[in-house]
Amino acid sequence: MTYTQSNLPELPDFDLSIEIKDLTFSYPSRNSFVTEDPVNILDNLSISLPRGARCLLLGSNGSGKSTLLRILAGRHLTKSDDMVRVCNMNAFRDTKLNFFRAYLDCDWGMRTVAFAGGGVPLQADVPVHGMMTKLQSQYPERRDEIVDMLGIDLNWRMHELSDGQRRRVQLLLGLIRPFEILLLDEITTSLDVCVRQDLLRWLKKETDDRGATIVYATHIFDGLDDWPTDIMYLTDKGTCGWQGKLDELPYYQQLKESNHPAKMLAIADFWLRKELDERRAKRKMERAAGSRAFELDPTDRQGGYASGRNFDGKREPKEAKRTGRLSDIMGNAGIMAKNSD
Ligand SMILES: Nc1ncnc2c1ncn2[C@@H]1O[C@H](COP(=O)(O)OP(=O)(O)OP(=O)(O)O)[C@@H](O)[C@H]1O
Repeated sequence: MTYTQSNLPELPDFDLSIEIKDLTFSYPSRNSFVTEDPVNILDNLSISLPRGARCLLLGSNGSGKSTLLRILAGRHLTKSDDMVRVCNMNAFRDTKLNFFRAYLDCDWGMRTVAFAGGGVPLQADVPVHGMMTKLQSQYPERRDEIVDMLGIDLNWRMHELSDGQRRRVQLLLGLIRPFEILLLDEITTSLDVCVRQDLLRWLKKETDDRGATIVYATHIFDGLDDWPTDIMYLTDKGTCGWQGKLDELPYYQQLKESNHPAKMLAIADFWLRKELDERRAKRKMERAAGSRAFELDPTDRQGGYASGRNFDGKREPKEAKRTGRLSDIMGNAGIMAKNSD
């Protein structure tokens, strides 16, 4: 069946735009081969977000924000089915959700090109008005509104654009269809200040006027103090550090009372610095306890300078196991095989 604007699939009733129950997620490639135990990126995560919320997703590098957004966008299958629901539909299996869900990340228009590398911008000589033409013709007024808001020239040709202009085109194409839920993964990085502010204002209007829901993962908090209604904080262990209405966060109230000039930055700094200090203290303790990972000794050929020439072979096989980098392990592969249990 071909869907047009007038016969879009029906949206089920829902109060919660996002509902996640006890979600634990790990990447298959991070399991058994590289490490013995699966590395859980998200750990027992339960969160919910009401319809019409503007939610900032905070967390340190590698805490799993993009992973969570990709799961919500239906890009990753989770082990236990139906624990991730978006607009009361299964985030992975319900394909009609794609008519109501928009997901924008920094990978758009990037390709891996042999001999050139990954993340190479698409170099097609195509004008903006010639891209996704059906969608553009379905929502002409909305298209013109976004073109105006983002300062786009429809005659721009993709192979001639700067990073910021390319990002604007991505936003145009991603926002044309009126969404119920919008998932943004750090997409404002290359936008100039005016365009970024206009975009944030326009997104606020989308939630206020149409009741759409937005989740926005970012590390840039300029101009965001009065933007979110909700906050979601992912810890570096993949658990939920805090989630709820921004007004219910006691630290936010304190900052508001003291008229702090950068409240969101202060909140993020408070949470993430605590994690950073804990990680540093843990590393220090490990070093003090003499963890082998920090003290490879090149003289006994454990450091990978030669393939085990001074290896006496008398030590216990367990001791013979390498703890260094992959190159250390590979360099001594023969000796290891001989002495392995
Ligand atoms: N395709 C993948 N395969 C294996 N591991 C992955 C994959 N993608 C991400 N990871 C790992 O998952 C963890 C979380 O990554 P993710 O990109 O979700 O973090 P993030 O919070 O978005 O980080 P950042 O703030 O740096 O963008 C990281 O340790 C990363 O190495």
